[in-house]
Amino acid sequence: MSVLERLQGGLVVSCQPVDDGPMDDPRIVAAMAQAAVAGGASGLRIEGVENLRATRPRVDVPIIGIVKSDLPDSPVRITVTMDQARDLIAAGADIVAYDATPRPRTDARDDVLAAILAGGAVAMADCATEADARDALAAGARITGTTLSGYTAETARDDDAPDLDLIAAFRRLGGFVMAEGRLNTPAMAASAMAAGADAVTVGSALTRLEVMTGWFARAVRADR
Ligand SMILES: CC(=O)N[C@H](C=O)[C@@H](O)[C@H](O)[C@H](O)COP(=O)(O)O
Repeated sequence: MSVLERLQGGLVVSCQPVDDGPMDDPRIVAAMAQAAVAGGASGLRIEGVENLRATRPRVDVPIIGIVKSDLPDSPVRITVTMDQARDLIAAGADIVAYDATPRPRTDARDDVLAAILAGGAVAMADCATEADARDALAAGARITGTTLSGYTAETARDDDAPDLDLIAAFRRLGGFVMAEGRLNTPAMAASAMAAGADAVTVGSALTRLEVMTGWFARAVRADR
């Protein structure tokens, strides 16, 4: 079965602990990944080459690899260089996700995509808009993700609702549609599938303990 067939209709768990928090350790990321697979995850999204190296030998499911950078003059963070893409593939990523918005960064967006394809991995375009997805599919990406909707100047929003309309728009474009971003409950994940997603990625609600705890702590305090 191909990587996309293995992800079709399934859940991808993004194992990204809070940066520099107590869970931010490759052994813990690998353990989270194993636990996610034990719970039924069809795939994983892993940030960072060290985390990927720790996780890859422990699981058999497809892994989407990313590297997040903090560039001095750009808000673009997700797999911004060709070298990062090559390192992720060398560490065992089946799929590499990259920032597919047109925002300026060090290496050109399509050069990063070309490095992913040259390395034999599937390219996942982390998009903010329908135009991003259309460009990415034309350039050779096979997965379009709604990952960056709500996180660019053009798409910034006040609420924390998922972008179901963008999922539906991606469905109409074709390609493999990954719903990702603020899908914080099982009901929302199901809504994403109903809107046309091929698979759903969930991160914060499953693997950022500080974030989840904050939701509950605020709810409890608000009730008093
Ligand atoms: C915008 C951005 O940088 N998104 C990142 C991409 O890898 C992660 O911080 C998210 O956790 C991931 O997309 C999953 O989304 P959510 O945590 O909402 O389930």
